[in-house]
Amino acid sequence: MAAVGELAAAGGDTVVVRLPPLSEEDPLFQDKKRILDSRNLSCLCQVPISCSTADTFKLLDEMIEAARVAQMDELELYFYGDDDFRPLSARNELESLNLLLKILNTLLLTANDAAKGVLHVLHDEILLRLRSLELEDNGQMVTQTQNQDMEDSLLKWGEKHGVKTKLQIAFFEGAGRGMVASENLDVGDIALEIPESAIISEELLCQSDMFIALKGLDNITTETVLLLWSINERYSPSSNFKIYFEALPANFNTGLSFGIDALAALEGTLLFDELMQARQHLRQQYDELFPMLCINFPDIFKQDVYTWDNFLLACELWYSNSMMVVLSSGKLTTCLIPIAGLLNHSVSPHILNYGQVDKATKSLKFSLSRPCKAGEQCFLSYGKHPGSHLVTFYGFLPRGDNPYDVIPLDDGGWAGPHNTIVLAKRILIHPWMKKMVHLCL
Ligand SMILES: C[S@@+](CC[C@H](N)C(=O)[O-])C[C@H]1O[C@@H](n2cnc3c(N)ncnc32)[C@H](O)[C@@H]1O
Repeated sequence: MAAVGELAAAGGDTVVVRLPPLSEEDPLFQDKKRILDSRNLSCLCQVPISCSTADTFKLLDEMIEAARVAQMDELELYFYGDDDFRPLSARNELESLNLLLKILNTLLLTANDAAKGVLHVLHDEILLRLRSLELEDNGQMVTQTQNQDMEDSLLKWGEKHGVKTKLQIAFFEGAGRGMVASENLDVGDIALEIPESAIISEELLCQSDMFIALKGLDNITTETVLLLWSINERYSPSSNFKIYFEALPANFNTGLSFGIDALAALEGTLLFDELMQARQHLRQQYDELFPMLCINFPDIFKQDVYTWDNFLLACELWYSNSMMVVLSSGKLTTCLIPIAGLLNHSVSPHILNYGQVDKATKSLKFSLSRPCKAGEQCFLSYGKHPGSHLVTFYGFLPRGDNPYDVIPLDDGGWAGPHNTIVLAKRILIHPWMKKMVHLCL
């Protein structure tokens, strides 16, 4: 949602803080409008420049309340109660406070001295609230790193290619590598900046033999070509991204490659069905492409490289490590991003908004939506995923209550962490998955 700020002089003594208006295209438009109306809230708040601090804070509470409603997603709306005046979720709260902060920063750029006073009060209070959010998700750091040489090479490679970072690589119990802040980082600080030229995206493909060979074929999407290209690159000694590929884990251990024992233990659960469907889909896709491509293009697709195991490994790499990014060309595309790919996920992340290459600097910036102290793990949001999706495509369950762990009900609604309806009879849950659903039981 783009931030909209406006410094309007209503008789010269008022500043207007304007949230982006609700979009009528939003499927939740009517519900959000109804909630705003019923609470006497508006996306537009007029703050008298002579307002007392206490009154300014009251208006700020209303702005935050309106921002929470405006930023609400379908699940937050479903579990929303008429007497709810609390943060709806860690993500919603971070989004709401950061949206207001962005609007106030824009207003401050053009404000006159009289207006600056009240704007600073609002701005500083939001920063204070962001700094005091108690959102713990500290993985236990085991060592600085396990494979120092490999990670050092990756960071040096990054430096050579223009990567700027205030993060270091460390190893965490149960999560592999992650990144920790090397200094105290505050809201708005850029923790990591990756030049567009260091991003692996379909734009690299255009000149490749593989792209040219497959261009005329129907039924092969650019994303599939990129996945196939990455299989070759991973094993090619002359790849420009050799160090990146070498630094990847040997196995991703996502649900897609769970062994027989793990699958047997999950039999009867919804997760088992999701895993089996995803694996079958990938196997079918592989069988449609191979051995056909090896026969038709033997110089490009070597049989010993394009095995089912390597194909599955590449799928796991793309599922667990890729990010959607809008490139400077304006194209939204799936990318692998060296070094940024080391950031682990949290339901209360430090980095929320990172999906757009800055056209001026031609770089992708990862700025903080909440502070991260030196030595703390810095988390990213991989998106609003339930546990089953995270296990299937990433191979882990996040710490803390995941608000996206919900189960569909027959009436079209959901049961989840905010709702204590008993659902045990609807799903057979293996003890291993207890964490995902314990709040529903
Ligand atoms: C983008 S990579 C992050 C870097 C990865 N930890 C590594 O060592 O290369 C995503 C993978 O990290 C792990 N991961 C990410 N967030 C996690 C979390 N909160 N808890 C446990 N594992 C996590 C999962 O294995 C996931 O598939």
